[in-house]
Amino acid sequence: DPARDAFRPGQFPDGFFWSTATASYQIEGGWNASGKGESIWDRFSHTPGKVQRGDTGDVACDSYNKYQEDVQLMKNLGLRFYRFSLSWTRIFPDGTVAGGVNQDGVDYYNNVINELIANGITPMVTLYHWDLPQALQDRYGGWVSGELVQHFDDYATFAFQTFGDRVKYWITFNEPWVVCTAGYGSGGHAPGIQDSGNSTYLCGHTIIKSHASAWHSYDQTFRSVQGGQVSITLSCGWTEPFDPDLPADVIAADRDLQFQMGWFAHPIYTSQGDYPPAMKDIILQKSLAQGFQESRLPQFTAAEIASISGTYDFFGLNHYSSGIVKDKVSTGQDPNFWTDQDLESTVAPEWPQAASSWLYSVPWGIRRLLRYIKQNYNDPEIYITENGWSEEEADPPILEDTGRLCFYMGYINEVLKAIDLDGVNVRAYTAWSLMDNFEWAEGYTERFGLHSVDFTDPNRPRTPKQSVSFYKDVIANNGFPEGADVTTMVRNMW
Ligand SMILES: O=S(=O)(O)CCCN1CCN(CCO[C@@H]2O[C@H](CO)[C@@H](O)[C@H](O)[C@H]2O)CC1
Repeated sequence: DPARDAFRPGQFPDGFFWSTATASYQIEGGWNASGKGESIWDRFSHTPGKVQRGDTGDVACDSYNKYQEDVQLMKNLGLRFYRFSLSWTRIFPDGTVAGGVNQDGVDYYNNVINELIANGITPMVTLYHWDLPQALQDRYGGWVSGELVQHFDDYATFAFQTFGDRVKYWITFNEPWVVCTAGYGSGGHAPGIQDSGNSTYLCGHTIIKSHASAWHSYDQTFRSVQGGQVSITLSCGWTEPFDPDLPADVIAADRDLQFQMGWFAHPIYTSQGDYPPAMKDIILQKSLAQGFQESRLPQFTAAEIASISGTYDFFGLNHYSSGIVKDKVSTGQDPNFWTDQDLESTVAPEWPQAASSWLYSVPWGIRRLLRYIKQNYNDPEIYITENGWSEEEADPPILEDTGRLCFYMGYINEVLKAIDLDGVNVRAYTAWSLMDNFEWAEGYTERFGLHSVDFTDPNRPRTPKQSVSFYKDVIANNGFPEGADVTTMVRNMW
């Protein structure tokens, strides 16, 4: 639909936040520096065969030592907002308050926050971006245990207390979907548990309760004094039905969104609360058919449902790609998160694919997803907390990253349409990522950065790619004003 995809000149609302994002394990290094405890990603990346080429985050971008340089990169971009995460074990080495706090870790994050603020950049802090203390995995089995709720709340409360005078935007968890399905399902992410369909759901159950507990702690103890906001960041790809005239496919497409996003959004962002009905129904049906006495999806009590509903101040969204879904009944006898969904996913042949196998450029998907969130989750303020593109590692590195430039041009323009044409309340856009970093099980073989990082050089030099000047223009113009040369650029490219 050419009209749908047409480039639309225009500016974003005043005060719109332009941002970039990173995460502790992916950029910091200093994996065992000055008292930091071991995380499950330290353990996982040190385990042979888990990460491509045996890459680790031991040094990564060395932001533990080079955070001032990072801030200068943001300043050169004209950024006023930056999202990063705290390493739980750099603050509490064994994950518990009783185990003692590591003052060096507290000092490091105070330095980062102060450096940002001194340069006019507002920090957004993620408490959990996948690097669980290994001690909590060893002692309790990690997120499958409800014991972690209190430990997470203690950690969050300490962070609010220590940094909350300067940090006003908090994310409790980054992408619980990935934590549960990859960490405790496929085993493709730390801690590498392969128990799809059981531990996957137990993990989500604990994370939702932990999020709510931390939100209530902030709401009761800190909000009146600090005046900040606390929420969660959910990942979701947009989904189209394979045959839009086939009800079963249309229902399957929504079921896909429930298993991706509704799993966490329905309990937190709807007044009804609890897991989405479509998820509860099908997992119960599958569980009984497999001989279980009850559903493999844990149940919240009525009190928990009420306590979890409404635990948000905004909607944090990570969006990258889209998919096409067909209804497909699975009769698998083994508990499995994927066969629980009775669907199969595919993509359109014309969609450009990034270096990351799961990532395709489908700009109009973000507009439809934003509209869906507005309609289904109480029209929240939406902070896009990640959106980005990857190219493969190369020698010499790819600096003319036209793929990224096209991706950002298309997606940012669709966000503008969602705001201007669909009335979606989007407050921020965040490019993932400020610089190339440790891309989890793919190590450094996939590059998401606006800046290239040379991981063979001990100084980890950062070099701007072509898309830096593009993103800098978008920020300076607060969008795409009519006649800006970026419009010409796009017309030529598109
Ligand atoms: O097949 S397994 O189950 O064994 C592992 C599947 C893992 N994928 C990894 C990429 N992730 C995209 C969102 O991941 C996000 O986007 C960025 C780019 O990936 C990451 O760098 C960020 O840290 C993360 O927030 C979706 C899940």
